[in-house]
Amino acid sequence: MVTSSQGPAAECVNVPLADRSYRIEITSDAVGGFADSIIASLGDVTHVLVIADQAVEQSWANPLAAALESAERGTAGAIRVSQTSVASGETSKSIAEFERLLQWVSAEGGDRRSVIVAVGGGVIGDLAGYVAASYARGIRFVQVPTTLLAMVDSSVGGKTGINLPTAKNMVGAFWQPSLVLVDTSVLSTLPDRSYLSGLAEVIKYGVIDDAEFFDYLESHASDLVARDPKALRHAIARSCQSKASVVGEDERETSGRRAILNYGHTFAHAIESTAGYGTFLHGEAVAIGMQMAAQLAIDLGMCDATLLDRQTKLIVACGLPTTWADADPDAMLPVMMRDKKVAHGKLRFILPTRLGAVDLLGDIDEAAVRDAIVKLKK
Ligand SMILES: NC(=O)c1ccc[n+]([C@@H]2O[C@H](COP(=O)([O-])OP(=O)(O)OC[C@H]3O[C@@H](n4cnc5c(N)ncnc54)[C@H](O)[C@@H]3O)[C@@H](O)[C@H]2O)c1
Ligand SMILES: O=C(O)C(=O)C[C@@H](O)[C@H](O)[C@H](O)COP(=O)(O)O
Ligand SMILES: [Zn+2]
Repeated sequence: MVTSSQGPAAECVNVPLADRSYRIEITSDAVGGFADSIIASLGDVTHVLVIADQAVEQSWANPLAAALESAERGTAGAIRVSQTSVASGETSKSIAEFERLLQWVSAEGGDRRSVIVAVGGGVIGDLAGYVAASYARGIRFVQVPTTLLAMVDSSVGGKTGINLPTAKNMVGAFWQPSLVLVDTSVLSTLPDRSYLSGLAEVIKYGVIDDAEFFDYLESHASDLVARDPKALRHAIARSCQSKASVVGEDERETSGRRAILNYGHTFAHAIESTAGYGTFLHGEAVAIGMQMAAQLAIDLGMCDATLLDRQTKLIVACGLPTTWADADPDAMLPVMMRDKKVAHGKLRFILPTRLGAVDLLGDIDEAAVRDAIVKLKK
């Protein structure tokens, strides 16, 4: 069961995974206090390895590293802090960068008690998380998400990994963080395009799981675009609750329940890969991918056209793309065949039946998939 609580300092969402359960702490002015949260949760820590996106190194990673280094812990002693930065952007989710980081952890004397702290967006969380999953067969890590997308999605749930040139997230591991520390004030430095991209995954939760939340998003889209703190905290907490609940039911996507989080992603990953990593931000590709998936659902008679209409209006209101003029089914389909949901050589899709509910569908006619792509090629 997902529990949520609100204290003076932080709203907490629990990710319920038996002995791998952890807390998501959501605050608005606590980066300075993150060192205390890390020490309180991982009391025996003596060595922290901070892996930061270069764009947030000075603003957010350095102060956190300094606070950890200077923490007064009495007999527990000082914490040794190692720190490195990673070039911004999707192309850093590569085998080369993964290897560099492993060598760096080793050179810094990392051992099984060392803790990796990932400071950045989804790229850093996925990459650093996979380093944590792999080094010494797995060491602890903490997620400090600095993009909206990472706060509502990628920092939670333990999917870590890197890309192959032809397939997104094709190499990786399920490895849960020990703690997720969200401070919405770090979004003050996030450029608009990256910020809006995170709203795509927020909309996703409304479509797949929470029709009431979808209604809320429709009536608060302009507040969210304007980064209104109240709307933002609500959207982050609600998204984290949805994700925590789904992950708690199906941690490793074995029962099919977790696959709902992949709504729009079979198309989105093919868009990202065929356009060239970094051309579209992940959330932008997800926005277009959700449009293609909703179109496919309508064409298959699974849902009403009003769903696509409402989804389109909300995506537009959030400043995100709904179509892709260069969409090419001939290029996208071979990439889609490498989607991790493919079973026995057949594509499977998460398709909406109504707002707030989706089904996992296999054995879909390829012509219908091509049609849906072409209909969104505008
Ligand atoms: N593991 C999961 O469950 C999961 C879920 C969703 C997405 N993802 C992955 O997440 C990645 C996308 O994450 P993203 O959208 O956070 O992109 P990102 O990590 O590339 O960050 C977007 C941009 O914002 C910059 N940035 C980050 N924080 C900043 C800040 N506070 N101030 C200024 N600049 C900042 C980065 O340098 C980058 O240029 C994709 O690789 C996607 O596949 C993973
Ligand atoms: O957490 C999940 O499960 C998701 O599917 C969340 C997605 O938003 C995310 O983009 C994820 O990385 C996609 O995973 P993949 O298994 O399709 O590579
Ligand atoms: Zn995603």
